[in-house]
Amino acid sequence: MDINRENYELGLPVIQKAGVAHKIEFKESPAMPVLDELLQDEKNHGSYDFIFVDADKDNYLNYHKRLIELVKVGGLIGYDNTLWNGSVVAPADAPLWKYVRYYRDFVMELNKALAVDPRIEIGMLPVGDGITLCCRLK
Ligand SMILES: C[S@@+](CC[C@H](N)C(=O)[O-])C[C@H]1O[C@@H](n2cnc3c(N)ncnc32)[C@H](O)[C@@H]1O
Repeated sequence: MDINRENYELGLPVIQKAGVAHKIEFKESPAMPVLDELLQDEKNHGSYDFIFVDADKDNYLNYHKRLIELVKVGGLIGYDNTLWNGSVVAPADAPLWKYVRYYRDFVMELNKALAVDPRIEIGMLPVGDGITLCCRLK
């Protein structure tokens, strides 16, 4: 799901070449209403093996509240950009691009919430901009 088709259409030729286009149901929409709709159907609960989030950082915690219900026990949720340009460990007064500074607090809040969430075990991959993998325990 994405609010615009641009990235999906960029990847589509590769998806088609790999012969897996039939496995993809793209939804052009803000993520939140789609997640809420999925949650309304009990059969979607605990049904996803892997969920990857790379979208609006100020909503990651809102997504987490919903995704934890949708991923299966033993399944994974991946959150991208959890190092957020390294800003999560930068001093409070470090010079940062405006958008990095704006989202930093949201990413730090997410990181803290994931670290103490008893429903998941987490691992941080320090590749790219940081990916936190959360394995649902219960
Ligand atoms: C950094 S891009 C990543 C795209 C894709 N994961 C990729 O690697 O090609 C972030 C994406 O989040 C999408 N996005 C931003 N806010 C969103 C929202 N509220 N709901 C769904 N998608 C959103 C943007 O349109 C953009 O395509």
